[in-house]
Amino acid sequence: MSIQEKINSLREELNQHNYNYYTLDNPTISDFDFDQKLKELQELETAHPEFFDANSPTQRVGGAVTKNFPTIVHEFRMYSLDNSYSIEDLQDWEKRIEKTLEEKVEFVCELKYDGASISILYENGQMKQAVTRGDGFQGDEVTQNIKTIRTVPLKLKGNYPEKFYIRGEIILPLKEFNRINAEREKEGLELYANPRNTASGSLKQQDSAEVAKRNLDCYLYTIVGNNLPFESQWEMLQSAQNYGFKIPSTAKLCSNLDEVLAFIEFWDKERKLLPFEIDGIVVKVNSFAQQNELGFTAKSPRWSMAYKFKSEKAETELLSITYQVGRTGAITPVANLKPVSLAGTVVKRASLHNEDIIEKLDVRIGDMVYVEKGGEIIPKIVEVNLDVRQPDAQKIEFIKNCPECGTALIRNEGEAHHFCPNEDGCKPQIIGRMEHFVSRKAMDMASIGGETIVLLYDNGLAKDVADFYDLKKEDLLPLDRMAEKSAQNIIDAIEESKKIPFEKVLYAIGIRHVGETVAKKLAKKFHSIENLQNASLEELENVEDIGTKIAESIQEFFSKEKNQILIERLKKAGIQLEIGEEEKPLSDLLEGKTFLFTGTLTQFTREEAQKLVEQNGGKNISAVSKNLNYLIAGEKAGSKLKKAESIGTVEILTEDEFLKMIQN
Ligand SMILES: NC(=O)c1ccc[n+]([C@@H]2O[C@H](COP(=O)([O-])OP(=O)(O)OC[C@H]3O[C@@H](n4cnc5c(N)ncnc54)[C@H](O)[C@@H]3O)[C@@H](O)[C@H]2O)c1
Ligand SMILES: [Zn+2]
Repeated sequence: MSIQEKINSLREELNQHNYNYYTLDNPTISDFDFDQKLKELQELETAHPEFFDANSPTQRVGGAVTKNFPTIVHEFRMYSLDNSYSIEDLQDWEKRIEKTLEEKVEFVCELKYDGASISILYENGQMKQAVTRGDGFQGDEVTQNIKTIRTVPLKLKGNYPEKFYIRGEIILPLKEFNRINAEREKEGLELYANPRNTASGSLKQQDSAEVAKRNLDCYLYTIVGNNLPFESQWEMLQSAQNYGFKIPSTAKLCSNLDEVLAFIEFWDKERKLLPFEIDGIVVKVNSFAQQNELGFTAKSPRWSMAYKFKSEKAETELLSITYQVGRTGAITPVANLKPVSLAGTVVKRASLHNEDIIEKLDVRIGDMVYVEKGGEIIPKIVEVNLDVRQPDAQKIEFIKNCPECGTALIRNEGEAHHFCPNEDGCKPQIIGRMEHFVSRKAMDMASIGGETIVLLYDNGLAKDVADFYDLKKEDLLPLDRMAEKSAQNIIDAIEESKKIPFEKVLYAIGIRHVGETVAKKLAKKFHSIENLQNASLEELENVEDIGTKIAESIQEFFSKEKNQILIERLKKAGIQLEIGEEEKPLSDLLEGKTFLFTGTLTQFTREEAQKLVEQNGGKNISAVSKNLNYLIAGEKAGSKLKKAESIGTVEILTEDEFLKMIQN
């Protein structure tokens, strides 16, 4: 894999995890693993600035807005936090700060409450509006839901500022979490994974009466606004308390890093006694003057660092292994464990990922194993306790045939997973493809859930994605538990999906290795499914970020007759199989050229300018380097202009000169 492919594949993977975590509230890997991957990506991007992308998960807060609530743009952006799992990282961070500031620094340490971020607007002492963090720039307005939380004051006391936003974390106390799960167990419902995801999911409920039953709580930690009367984090916390906010008394003002470390050590033990979960400690530079000097990166403040606790481990017995078949036919072994309590939840299963991992762990049926959990629904086995291994413990023989359809499994060279090759006859694969097709980032048919798909399949109504478009309401009504209204919703969703733009359709049809980003790039380059179908391997590989593996996979997809038939049927159904008129490019005058805008622009906004570059075939990059062809310098251009001049190969243009390039 080339560096570029590696970067892209990490971006793609992390985007998917962000979606699972923030939108579905259903993470599939641990926070620790997520953070490791993010770090790996960050290092690759730093070493290869030419592959910079403003949409990379290293540059953006991972959340998203939903369609269920009004979208509100944050007046002040909501950032994420940099995190570290080691004291050394924290020490390095402190050194960097002291070097920049060249003066003594005080810190405020707070618990890192593990829940969902919220921003609450107060005007003239009245609670006005509550908005989730969303993607950091805009979030969901959930005011009614937040009003159900008793510790969020509706009216303030004391001498509060006229207008400000207070930010904090919505959490679900452990007691409530366990109570809710006990009730769900009684009703035979699936249990919630952890308090964080449950808190976040609760906020997204439409019915605030339901939210009220959850007994959420809220801990607040910062105030933002214009002309605020505090000079430090510590002073702000004290004032917020005086206005009537619930500010935990656990925060501590530390005069040096040693005191910070002592605080961390104390809470690493003590946290197990807290009535709610925390996942670390947040360390903040106390002085606002110093905070201002340090500023922000693309994603987080430089003046704060989250120290995250390593996840907890528990020991239990491995009872058996089951094998699951995914949408692509990939087989995942899952360990069934003797139930054990871990970090507030009961663990019964753990993912074993693939055969190599099983071999590496040398795990056997009947072994005592250590499981670890860090925010994921399926914890993982990290080690076997060899001291207590029974002499008769059986080695695990990876299955040779698909557990669902019996077909012999294959394993391609260089790949970790076994696959069931029976694409068209293996039920979980067929269902999985349909589930992918209707998912939010694909054709977005929210009214068709997994259960409906199984129902349609079992009744012979849909066995591939094109079959959706032949469905009639009369077909649906006789189905089990299908009310008139649900049937209509399904038909409406199918009809609506015909408006979904080409790039999403391309993602939805599920070509192997074609994720969201790749689909976008393909749509932009080839404009229609026909062009894509006819593209040569070379043309495909010429597209930015597309390597041989992806190119071959695309060709393989279109070479299959059944896929050609599928595409024809989708075309007949009226699906968007080409880009819209307004997206079509204006020219290729800037093909192969890179651009960067700096200073104050007067003829257009930065976004308009960047759009013009793209519409004419050029590319925007964000940093001045040897890879930059043109720097368009507006008024008061500063350091970027200087750097471009010093490189010598960058052509420097005025706005007018740039416009001339594309006027023809
Ligand atoms: N497992 C996965 O698939 C997956 C996917 C995406 C993200 N994640 C996890 O989420 C984290 C990144 O998410 P994030 O951007 O929400 O960052 P974060 O949760 O690491 O930190 C930022 C957030 O911490 C919260 N916070 C709690 N107490 C605070 C305090 N006292 N002061 C300030 N903020 C406080 C705020 O809501 C803030 O937005 C990663 O560390 C990662 O482990 C996991
Ligand atoms: Zn199979």
